[in-house]
Amino acid sequence: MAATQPATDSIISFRHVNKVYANGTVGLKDINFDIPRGQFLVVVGLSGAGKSTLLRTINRLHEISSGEIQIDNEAISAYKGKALRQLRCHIGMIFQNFNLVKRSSVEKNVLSGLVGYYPTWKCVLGLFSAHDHQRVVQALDRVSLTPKIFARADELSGGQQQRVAIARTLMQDPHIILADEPVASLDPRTSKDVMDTLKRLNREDGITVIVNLHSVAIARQYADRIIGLRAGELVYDEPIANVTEANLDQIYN
Ligand SMILES: Nc1ncnc2c1ncn2[C@@H]1O[C@H](COP(=O)(O)OP(=O)(O)OP(=O)(O)O)[C@@H](O)[C@H]1O
Repeated sequence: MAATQPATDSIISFRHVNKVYANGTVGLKDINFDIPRGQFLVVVGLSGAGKSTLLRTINRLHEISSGEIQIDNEAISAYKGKALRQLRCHIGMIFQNFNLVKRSSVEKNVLSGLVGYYPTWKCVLGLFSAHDHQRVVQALDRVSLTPKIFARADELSGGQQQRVAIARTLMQDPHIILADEPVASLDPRTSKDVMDTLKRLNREDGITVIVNLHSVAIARQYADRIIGLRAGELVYDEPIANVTEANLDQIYN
């Protein structure tokens, strides 16, 4: 494994991070690494290796047991109230099952990305400004779905629904996008649309993207860097230029 030097412009840093679930299962074991701003990082590993756990510690959906996670050089473990809300506002999250309100329109689903910015009652009553509606159009344009703005979410294909989920995160003005198996339930062609969209946002907007993937082939196609987990441990960390079939095997053996 290549030694990972502390990057000067790290957006995320893990320092001796451990996560033990309440039932004693070890989710993460002494994880140390830095993610430079603007990197497209792919996390691979067998089922149960700790990929979802790792991703969810970054926006504090899971609390760590010990160690420290820093975002923009600030430890996030003690964040509460407003600080935690602000942290989450700028971290978009994409899920395998899209997490859309299926019976709502694409527009309403995308507007819901503003939930962290507005009081809940305003969102429930749908009190969005003309500017917000304009931002929805722009976000849908970024994912090539503008013509679908008034469609019901469940009328769209899986790949299109995932792109709506990405547009929803764009409303958050994210610095980081976490994507947990974003293409696991999609066919190869629509997987490509979704991965291309994430890559474009990474390249054009400088958003740091961290994607959990089962498919090593897709990982190799899109990643700037691949890290591998096995039983909660970081067992592989290479820039894409160093990744070979043979050395990737070490994650799975
Ligand atoms: N809430 C929980 N309580 C107890 N153990 C958990 C919990 N969530 C996950 N685990 C366990 O932690 C370990 C890591 O799980 P995690 O979901 O992070 O793995 P993963 O690599 O994302 O797997 P998959 O690819 O199947 O999603 C597994 O042993 C899992 O069973």
